[in-house]
Amino acid sequence: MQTEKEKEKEGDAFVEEYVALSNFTGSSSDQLCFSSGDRLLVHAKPSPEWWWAELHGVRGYVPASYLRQDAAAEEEEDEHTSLEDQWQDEEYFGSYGTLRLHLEMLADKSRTEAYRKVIVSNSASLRSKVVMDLGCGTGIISLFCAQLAQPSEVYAVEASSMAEYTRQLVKQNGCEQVVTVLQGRAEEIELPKQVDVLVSEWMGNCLLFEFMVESVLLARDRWLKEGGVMWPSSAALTLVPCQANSYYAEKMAFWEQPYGLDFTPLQPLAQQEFFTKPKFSHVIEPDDCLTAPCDVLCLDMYTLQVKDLEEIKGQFHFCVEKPGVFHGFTSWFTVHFESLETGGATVELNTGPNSQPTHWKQTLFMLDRPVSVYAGDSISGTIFLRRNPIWRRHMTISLHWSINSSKKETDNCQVGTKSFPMWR
Ligand SMILES: N=C(N)NC/C=C/[C@H]1O[C@@H](n2cnc3c(N)ncnc32)[C@H](O)[C@@H]1O
Repeated sequence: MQTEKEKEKEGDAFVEEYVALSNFTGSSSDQLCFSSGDRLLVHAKPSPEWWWAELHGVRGYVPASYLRQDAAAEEEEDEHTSLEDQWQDEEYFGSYGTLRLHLEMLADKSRTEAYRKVIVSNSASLRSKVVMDLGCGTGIISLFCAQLAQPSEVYAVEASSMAEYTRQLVKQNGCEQVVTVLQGRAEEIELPKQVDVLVSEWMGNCLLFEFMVESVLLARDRWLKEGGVMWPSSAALTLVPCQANSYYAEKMAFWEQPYGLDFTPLQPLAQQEFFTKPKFSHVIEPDDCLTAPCDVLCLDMYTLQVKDLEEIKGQFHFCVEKPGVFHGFTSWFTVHFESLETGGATVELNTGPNSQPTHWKQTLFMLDRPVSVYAGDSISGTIFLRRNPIWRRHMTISLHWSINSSKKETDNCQVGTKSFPMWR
């Protein structure tokens, strides 16, 4: 019977010990399940995301983002990666202390007008209500509330140093009787009272990036009255298989014959450099859509729990309507604001290609190899959004798909899978 050491020496030139940072339940038989704290032997790293590892003599694939180097490195890391760092709050709130991002959000008419429309269409019901504006930034939503309706109080909560300027803007616009600016993290500040309405503009790339939504859920559980209203009330992530001819030409086809020379040996590099992470701020033309889009995730802001954010799964089934090249998937999101009056009109903010453009635009996930598809083909599969167990504002989006050809004679069913870090 070989000892572990002999097996290691004989079987593997390469074995590294890692510690699991959180639980993982595999979604296929070749994946290894493990619990936080388990010590795994990593035998190979076939890809940046999935490693070949062993636990209690059983081997399988494990997600690399769930593992931390062995004890020594772990100790060294723990000194530096406190929970605080894992939220990267210094960098995050630092970036919101400057005007760049606030200007981008305020200049986004579609986004900002949607929030104004919510306040205007609920102005009567907002009378004498108590409102919390979570992550108010320059306070635009709070100023809309004070200017376009008559709430009794608005608590404008802002963690970055922008808060001191927000106070000046509230005063400058004569709203200091109604709007109180509180500087601090929503999870930590104390409000004088519970609120009737919790409004926030928290949506990031692919809806969840930045995971500011966690702060909104914690504030909901702590400050929203029974029967209070969440704005947005619900959120949906939409996906569509698409062509991306110009992006593909620009980043991949380019190497075929630049200046008459053959640069194709650089194409694997190009794939690694340009197609490994999602492309944000992508503008998809309606014609690029190969099928009708499909909502793959629907979040109810009243029932969503923080623990649900660790891994969210969605299914999709697309019917190809016209022949084309399947370069990848494009995603966007839509949020809804229910009316304060029962039966009142819901307001929608849609960041998709058939709506007014927003600063989010859309997000493109490029496949490693484009596939020709034909009318009648179907593309079905699963999307996973897995939160990064270490970097808490980041996630990995994994797509698993199969293409079923409509042509009877070729029963070829092409399957594919790819994971995209956003961004760690
Ligand atoms: N990504 C989109 N759409 N919006 C980002 C909007 C972020 C704004 O909300 C603030 N913020 C984010 N999280 C918190 C929190 N937990 N407590 C207080 N303020 C917070 C940031 O400093 C920005 O000013």
